[in-house]
Amino acid sequence: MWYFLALLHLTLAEPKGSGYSIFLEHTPSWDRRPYGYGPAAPVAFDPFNNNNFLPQPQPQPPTPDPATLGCGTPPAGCPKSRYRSYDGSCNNLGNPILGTPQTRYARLLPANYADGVSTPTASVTGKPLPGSRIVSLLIYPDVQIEDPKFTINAMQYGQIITHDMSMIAGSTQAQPHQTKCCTADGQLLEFANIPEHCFPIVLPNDDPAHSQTNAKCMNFVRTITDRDRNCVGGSQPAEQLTAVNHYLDLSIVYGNSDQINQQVRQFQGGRLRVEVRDGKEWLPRSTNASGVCSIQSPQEVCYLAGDARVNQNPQLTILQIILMREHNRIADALAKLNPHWDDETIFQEARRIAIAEHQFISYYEWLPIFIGIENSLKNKIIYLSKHFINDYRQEVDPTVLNEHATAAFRYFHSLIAGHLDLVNEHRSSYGNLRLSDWFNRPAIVEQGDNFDELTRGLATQPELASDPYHDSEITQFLFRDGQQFGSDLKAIDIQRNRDHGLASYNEYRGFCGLPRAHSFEDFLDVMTQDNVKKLATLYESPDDVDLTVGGSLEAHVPGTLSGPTFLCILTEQFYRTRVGDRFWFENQHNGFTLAQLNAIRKTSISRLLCDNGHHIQAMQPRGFERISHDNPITPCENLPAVDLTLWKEVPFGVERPYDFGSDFSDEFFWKKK
Ligand code: HEM
Repeated sequence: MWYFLALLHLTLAEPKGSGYSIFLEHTPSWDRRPYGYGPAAPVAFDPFNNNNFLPQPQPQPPTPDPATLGCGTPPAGCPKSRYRSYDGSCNNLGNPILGTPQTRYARLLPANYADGVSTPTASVTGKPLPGSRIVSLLIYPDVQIEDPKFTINAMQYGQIITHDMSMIAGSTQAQPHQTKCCTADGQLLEFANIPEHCFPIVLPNDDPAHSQTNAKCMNFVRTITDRDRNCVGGSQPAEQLTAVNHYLDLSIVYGNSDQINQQVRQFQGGRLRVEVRDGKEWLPRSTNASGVCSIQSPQEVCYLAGDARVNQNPQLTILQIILMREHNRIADALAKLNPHWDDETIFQEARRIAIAEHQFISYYEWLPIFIGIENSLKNKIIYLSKHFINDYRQEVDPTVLNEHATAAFRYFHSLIAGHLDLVNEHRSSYGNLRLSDWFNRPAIVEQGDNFDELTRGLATQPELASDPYHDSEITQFLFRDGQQFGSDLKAIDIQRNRDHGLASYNEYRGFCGLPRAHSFEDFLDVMTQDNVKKLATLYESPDDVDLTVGGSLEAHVPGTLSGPTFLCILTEQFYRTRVGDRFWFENQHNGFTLAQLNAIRKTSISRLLCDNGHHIQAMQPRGFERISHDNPITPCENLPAVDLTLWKEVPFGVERPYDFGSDFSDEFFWKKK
């Protein structure tokens, strides 16, 4: 608890002066191959060769070792199945617990805790780092610069990808935390009364928002680690746990466990559960509405989905509903095509198609915008191919990187727009919703024609540019729940970076191929003079700069939305997420025929919105991009669609897309004795 004591006494380290003058033009040597999985790639194997799969290494029953496995629960056995488990277990047959909920994040560089074990990072001088809120106020002001090319749909799908892959353990990331680290009127608690895991954000006296209410303290609760769960002991540095499975598998729709899956399923016709109101299908209601939503009356709707964060903001809820409806749309079509299929078969086949569509949209439509087409191709994250791509490698660890989830991917919080446009079919906007009025209040999406209008808004309204500027809806009013002010997402991101003890920005520069800085001036190779000046004012040493802060100030690598250091981390993550997934949709052994796979490759975010809105008539072909003469509004029926008739089961001997031989058998890859 030393860090809290220190906080009480000297949290807001005084900004110090700086002196530098040169801006160096330098092209960083960022474009190294991904790290951390053996010999440097490009790998010497042919992803189009199906023999990559065979023979499969003989899986052995795992020998659970808490010290290396983290805290998840190893499965009792791995049944031979062509379908994924909900919790991600048995995806990796060499280590079946890999990628399951309640396991650790991975790390590219060792942790940098102040005490070497678990206390939040401090300055190399031993003093506290500058207060997170002070850094947020100075570096991330609200300057509204719209992205010239991309829509808030791109931002919003990014949050879908995030929620699919990770969630820090011990928090819902939506509702205010149950643990209170401040008094009700925003003051710091007496040391003796501070609950365990508290690491409150101390507010400066001249805080432009919170000084108005005399608040001095913002709630912040530390992430649960393997040490908290007693999975490790001694002086092993703490590693944070994630509450969801690590794979990109639509667990936000289907749940991360058998138990949640049962709650979201209809168990009829292969469908997910819905509630019908006004002739439309909505997600089912949560049975704990007052616990998970900020509802103002017991009648106000609050949804249940595979992910606990479903109600967090209206546009996120819209995409969750769209994805649920897409599953049901596919299930209905499969049921019609194959009337002899039972509920389970329809459900799992529809799920497999929906996941494939999601992986395709994420990797082939979304990722090239964020990490660049060339970069994605060069690093074998996407392929220009009409074939199967058999690049699964059991030795690649799909675990989500702490650096990715806690710093690099959060950079895109800067894209969030504080007001959501309501857009009609002619693409004129006649109003908008203020984000902070609707955090955790999803009922707004059912009002009037809001569902379609918000959906069109997703694909029409520009996102904010990826830059250091952040909308005050998330830096002054986050989760304000009817109060005058709320929390600050950027201050939280910085505090979380320290809570997780991430190594410094300078360390990752070295790791990712930029020269290590010896002075603040050395950051000028990728930052503006103004930003370097701010850093030098805030931090004692260039070795103190938090990864989440330094990375967010870098000039972008051309063709991408991030600077070189974050790009290196994001590239590494998305390589692992793909190549470490045995059920990746392009793998031949995933069970699609080539015709089916190429049908999946016709899907698009725009078609998804068209097919699952209420009366949406038209969308531009590239729905993450703004409407333009090059990307014109097009009738929905003219947008390519997945031909589901290819899933009609045909008699053996003609073509054999389905071989249920092992699916429902008692065969196991291995089973606990
Ligand atoms: C309106 C939109 C969004 C809101 C309100 C929001 C809010 C939040 C909040 C409250 C957290 C938890 C912070 C903490 O306690 O540490 C979080 C975490 C995170 N956010 Fe966002 N976010 C939004 C959009 C996005 C987008 C667009 C991305 C990326 C493309 C993103 C990436 C992340 C990541 C990677 C995490 C950490 C996930 C983990 O727990 O492992 N978020 N966000």
